[in-house]
Amino acid sequence: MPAETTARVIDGKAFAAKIRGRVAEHVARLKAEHGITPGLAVVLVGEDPASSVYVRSKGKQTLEAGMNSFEHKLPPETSEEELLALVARLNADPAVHGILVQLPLPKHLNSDLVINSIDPAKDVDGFHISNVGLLGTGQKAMVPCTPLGCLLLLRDLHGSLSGMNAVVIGRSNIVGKPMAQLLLGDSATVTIAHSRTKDLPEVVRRADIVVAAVGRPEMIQGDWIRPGATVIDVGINRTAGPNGKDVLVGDVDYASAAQVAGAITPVPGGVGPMTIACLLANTVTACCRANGLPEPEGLAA
Ligand SMILES: NC(=O)C1=CN([C@@H]2O[C@H](COP(=O)(O)OP(=O)(O)OC[C@H]3O[C@@H](n4cnc5c(N)ncnc54)[C@H](OP(=O)(O)O)[C@@H]3O)[C@@H](O)[C@H]2O)C=CC1
Ligand SMILES: Nc1nc(=O)c2c([nH]1)NC[C@@H]1CN(c3ccc(C(=O)N[C@@H](CCC(=O)O)C(=O)O)cc3)C=[N+]21
Ligand SMILES: [Mg+2]
Repeated sequence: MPAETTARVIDGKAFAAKIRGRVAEHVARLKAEHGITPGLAVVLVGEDPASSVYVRSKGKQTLEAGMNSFEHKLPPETSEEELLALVARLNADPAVHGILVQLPLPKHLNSDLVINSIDPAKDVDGFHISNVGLLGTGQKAMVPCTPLGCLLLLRDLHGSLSGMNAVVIGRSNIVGKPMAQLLLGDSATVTIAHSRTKDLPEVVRRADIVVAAVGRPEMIQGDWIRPGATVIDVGINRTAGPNGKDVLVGDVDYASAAQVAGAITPVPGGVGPMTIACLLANTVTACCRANGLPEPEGLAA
């Protein structure tokens, strides 16, 4: 039986829908006043079924926001040369304001090389070394969508994060490290934990804010959580459910954590939808910057 929930459940799905609504309004204005339609190109190499699901859902939500969606599905044996040539074409295409190359790429492709070949101004994932450097030095950057989504949820809940103790579990380039930078930018006191961290439960117990991005199903336990803390669960883990069907679970043991936390994001319906909403927001932001027009407010770091 599920335990009684005492934490406030953070509705990422509803918040993401609100952001997409604001994105759609901004897009409508760009079209009406300037004749510009923001465009997002998504590149998928190979046939990973989970990636295909995300790419489909990104395309659908891009169109629903009134933007153009360009999907490029390449076979798994695509060469680096071919992929770099496609990115170069998208860089040069004035109808494309945002470019996302779905990760992970097949092993024979160097993802650093490919990501760094994207025009930083069109790098809506914020993974280009130039955007990483801009974020790290507090300059205007394209900010990675998942950490940006987490930050917007935290700001909505807490207003100011100043002086709060934040523990980020995970140090990947796509989630953990940029998340830590954003929290630091909002004046939280930030700890980054990883697989070599000693006594992780004790480190997590100090946190007013826990961001879990480990990729290990239900690893973070309720008795690691400081009573009243805010728990942001980035994890998306597909595990076999009781009837053979896949179920999604996060990196946090939701049942136990929800009894202790003050607020917690569910999986699904938490961070995931925010990621896509921020991708759309970043695309509009990139389009506005490219055309010297005012950006949507409150949707960037
Ligand atoms: N909701 C969304 O939109 C998104 C969700 N995700 C999900 O978020 C999760 C993390 O993704 P990502 O950052 O790409 O994953 P990575 O595998 O790239 O990074 C995982 C991090 O967790 C750390 N880690 C692994 N095991 C432990 C452990 N036992 N104790 C402490 N730390 C540990 C690793 O440490 P070390 O560096 O020492 O190896 C590493 O830094 C995944 O579940 C992924 O599916 C990812 C992107 C978007
Ligand atoms: N270049 C690149 N950029 C990414 O942003 C990127 C990527 N590669 N590779 C894969 C990860 C993963 N990711 C997710 C996006 C949306 C949901 C999402 O919408 N999740 C729904 C559920 C979806 C489902 O049911 O499968 C939810 O949590 O409610 C999840 C995960 C983006 N990623
Ligand atoms: Mg358990």
